Amino acid sequence: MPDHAPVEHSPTTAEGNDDEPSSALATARRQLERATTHTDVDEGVVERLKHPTKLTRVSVPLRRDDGSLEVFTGYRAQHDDVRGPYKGGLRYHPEVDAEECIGLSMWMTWKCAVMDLPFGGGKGGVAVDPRTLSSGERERLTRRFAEEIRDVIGPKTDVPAPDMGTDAQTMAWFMDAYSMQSGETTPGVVTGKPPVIGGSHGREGAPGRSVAIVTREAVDYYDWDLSDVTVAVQGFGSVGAPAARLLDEWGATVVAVSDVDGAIYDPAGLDTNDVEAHDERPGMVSGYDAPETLTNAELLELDVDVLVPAAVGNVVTTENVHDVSADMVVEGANGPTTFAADAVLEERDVPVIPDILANAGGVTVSYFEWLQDINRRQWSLDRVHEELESEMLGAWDAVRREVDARGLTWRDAAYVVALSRIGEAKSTRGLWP
Ligand SMILES: NC(=O)C1=CN([C@@H]2O[C@H](COP(=O)(O)OP(=O)(O)OC[C@H]3O[C@@H](n4cnc5c(N)ncnc54)[C@H](OP(=O)(O)O)[C@@H]3O)[C@@H](O)[C@H]2O)C=CC1
Ligand SMILES: O=C(O)CCC(=O)C(=O)O
Repeated sequence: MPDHAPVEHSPTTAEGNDDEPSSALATARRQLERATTHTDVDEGVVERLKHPTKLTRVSVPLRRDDGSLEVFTGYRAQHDDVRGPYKGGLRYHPEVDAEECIGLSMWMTWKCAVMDLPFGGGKGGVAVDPRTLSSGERERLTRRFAEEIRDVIGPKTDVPAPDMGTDAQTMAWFMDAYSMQSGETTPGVVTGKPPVIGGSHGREGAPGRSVAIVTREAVDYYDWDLSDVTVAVQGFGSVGAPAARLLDEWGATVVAVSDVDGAIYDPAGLDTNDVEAHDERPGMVSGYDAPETLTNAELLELDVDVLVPAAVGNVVTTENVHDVSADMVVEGANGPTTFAADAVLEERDVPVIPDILANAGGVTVSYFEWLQDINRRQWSLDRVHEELESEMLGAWDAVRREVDARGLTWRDAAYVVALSRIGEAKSTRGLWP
């Protein structure tokens, strides 16, 4: 692996870019425009792919525990379904809005195509801080949201799943609310459910597992040795915790992890199994008794080999990219690197393994779950892990071939793989022009 040379704060083409896009939609559109210069996909198809097929916006009234009524706004963005039903998570977060859901749904379209899954892209959520809701309020909000969007979802049309702020229990309530109106149990309407009601073993840890698999492959690609590699992981939730623990298990040294309140740091390596994730015990990451504590901003600038931003979007920006000292970035979160920051990292030859490949294990095991629900037959955890490993290696190889053959960045290469599959599906179906 390269020596950690001091990071030079030299001007770059990206620096001074006043209109750095901050929304997921703006970033997704710029990434698409850039990647299409490397493909021969029809211009009209590209234009179409800049827009969602449909955006559903609903009001979600909630009776609070104290008897008051509050109305939240919920969304479901459906981007493209040429390859199969819309697929993607539901997010509960105060910053959820239409643009964010559309941008995230675009990334789902590419992610499913990179993985060669028979799905298109969707994403939705409710603009709410889930930490302010009691368990009963979460259940009532979820059931009402499911009813409000039931006309646009279904096992053959659009299949939601967990994302930030939602979990397997949320999916269980969602599935139950949908099934009650359908008059039959419909497990395939969502994925990421608890295994006892048709969920797949291994779905919860799957996005983190794929981050770890892809990190391992990237480390190998650059002829580094995983046992010499230091890693910092921002976010210790559904994606960050399993990624950190697997990399730790496979020999890497995980020196820092964080939650919303801050990071813990041990240059000798943390025992990641001893640190409890949010769903295990909230507050136990930043509250852990570690040699040093850092802010989340300081974690992003640590002199490590691999930085895994696995919390929220837009954390590596033109404001801090020059201080990012990692030799590689593996995107656990969706959209953690802004378009302009990406350009700076490219100029510095810091490989960025993109979200649409790295965290795709979640939707891949969601696909396994959807198959299990259709067949009413559950797979063992070993089978899920084996099949995920094989799907991730297949996608990694497809992207790597584009990197090797054409000298593209990992993100452009992943987009080229996705766009060529989507373009071919559109021309074969004859939907376009
Ligand atoms: N869940 C899934 O299946 C998938 C999720 N993703 C993406 O991964 C990312 C994380 O999602 P997920 O792991 O599900 O989310 P979770 O809610 O499970 O965990 C998020 C983690 O990030 C921390 N966090 C929240 N806000 C901030 C912040 N502003 N700065 C630093 N840390 C923060 C949380 O801290 P605290 O515990 O204190 O709240 C928590 O540790 C999102 O971008 C999501 O879209 C991608 C693929 C699949
Ligand atoms: O499992 C899924 O269907 C989608 C997960 C998701 O939202 C994501 O990969 O960003």
